Amino acid sequence: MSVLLDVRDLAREYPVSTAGGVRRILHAVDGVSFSLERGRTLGIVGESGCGKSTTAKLALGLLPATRGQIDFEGQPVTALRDRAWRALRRRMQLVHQDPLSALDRRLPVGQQVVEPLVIHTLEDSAEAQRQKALALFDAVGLRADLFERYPHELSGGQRQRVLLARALVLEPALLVCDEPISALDVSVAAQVINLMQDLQARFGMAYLFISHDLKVVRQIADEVAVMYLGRIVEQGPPDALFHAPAHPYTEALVSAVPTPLRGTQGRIILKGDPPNPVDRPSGCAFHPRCPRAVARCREEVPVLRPVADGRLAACHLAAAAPAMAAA
Ligand SMILES: Nc1ncnc2c1ncn2[C@@H]1O[C@H](COP(=O)(O)OP(=O)(O)OP(=O)(O)O)[C@@H](O)[C@H]1O
Repeated sequence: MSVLLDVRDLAREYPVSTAGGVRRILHAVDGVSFSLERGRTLGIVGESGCGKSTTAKLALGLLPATRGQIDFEGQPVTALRDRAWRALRRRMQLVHQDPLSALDRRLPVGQQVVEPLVIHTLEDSAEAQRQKALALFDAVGLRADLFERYPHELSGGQRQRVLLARALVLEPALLVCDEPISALDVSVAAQVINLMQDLQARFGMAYLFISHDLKVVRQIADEVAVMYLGRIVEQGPPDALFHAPAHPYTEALVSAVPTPLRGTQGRIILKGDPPNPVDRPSGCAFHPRCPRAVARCREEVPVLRPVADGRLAACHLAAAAPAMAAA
C-alpha cells in the first residue's frame, strides 16, 4: 500500500476580535497529522466546530495553512493557484454536503458533469466528453434521461449522485467528502453510502470522509480519526474504537450511537458545550467536560501516542500499547 495523502503537523489559525475588541488567535486546526493510503477511507468525526471542514479545505489546498506540510502523490500541496496546483486538484476532488448550493441552478446537470472535462481540456471532442459524463451517470445510478434536467428537478439523493459523477469524471485518486449525506434522509443516505462503497471498489479512489455521524463513519472507514477542538484525540480501526474507546471523548460519542440491544440507554451526557477554540482550556482541552479528569489533565497536554489495538490516543489515562508498556 502506498501513501496517497500525508499530512504533518497541520495548523490553521484565525485572528479574531473578542467582544471587548481584543485581538485573539483562534486555533481552528492545531497540529493534525495523518496519512491516507491509496484506495482506503479515513473518516474524521467530531462535534461541530472541531475543525473537520478546515482540515478538508487545508488538505485540498483551498485554504493556506498557518503551519505544517501536506503531500499528495508525493507532491507538496500549497494554496498557490499555479499550474502544479491545478494538476494536483484534478486528482483530488471535493464532494460538498449541500448538493443544491454546489450545483449551478441554471445549467442542466449533465452539462455540469461535462464541465470539469472542458475546464481541464480532457477528451478530444464534445461528443467524447458527453459520452464520458453519461458513463459516469450510469456508474452512479442515474438514468440517462436525467442528463438534460436542472438541479431543482432532481431529488436530494439524485443531486448527490450528480456531485459524485462530477467529482469522478476527472478520475481522481482522492475524494474529500465533507458531510456528504447530512442533507439526506436516512434511507437515501444509506443508499449513497452503499454507492460510495461500490464506486470505491470499482474505481479505487481513496476517501477522506468527514462526518459528525460516528455510525456512518464506522460503516465506510478503514480508519477513524476523532477530533476535538482542532486536534486528533483518538485514531484507529473503527471496530476497536467502537468496542473499546481509549479516549473518554470517543467513549461519549460511541455511547450516543443507539444500538439494537441497549437503544439509547447508557449514553454519556457530557457537561457543557465544546469550549471556544479562542480560549483553549489548559492541559487536556477536554478536561472540563471529562468525567474522569484528574489533576494532571488540567496541567499537562496529552500527546497522541500508541495505545491498545493499533490505536493512537491523546489521554493521560489511556493504557499504553503492550509493546510500549514493556519498553
Ligand atoms: N474564516 C474563519 N474565521 C474565523 N474562524 C473560523 C473561520 N472558519 C472556521 N472558523 C472557526 O474554526 C473552528 C473550526 O471550524 P470548522 O468549520 O473547521 O469546524 P467543523 O468541525 O467542520 O464544524 P461543522 O461541522 O459545524 O462544519 C470553529 O471554531 C470555527 O468557528
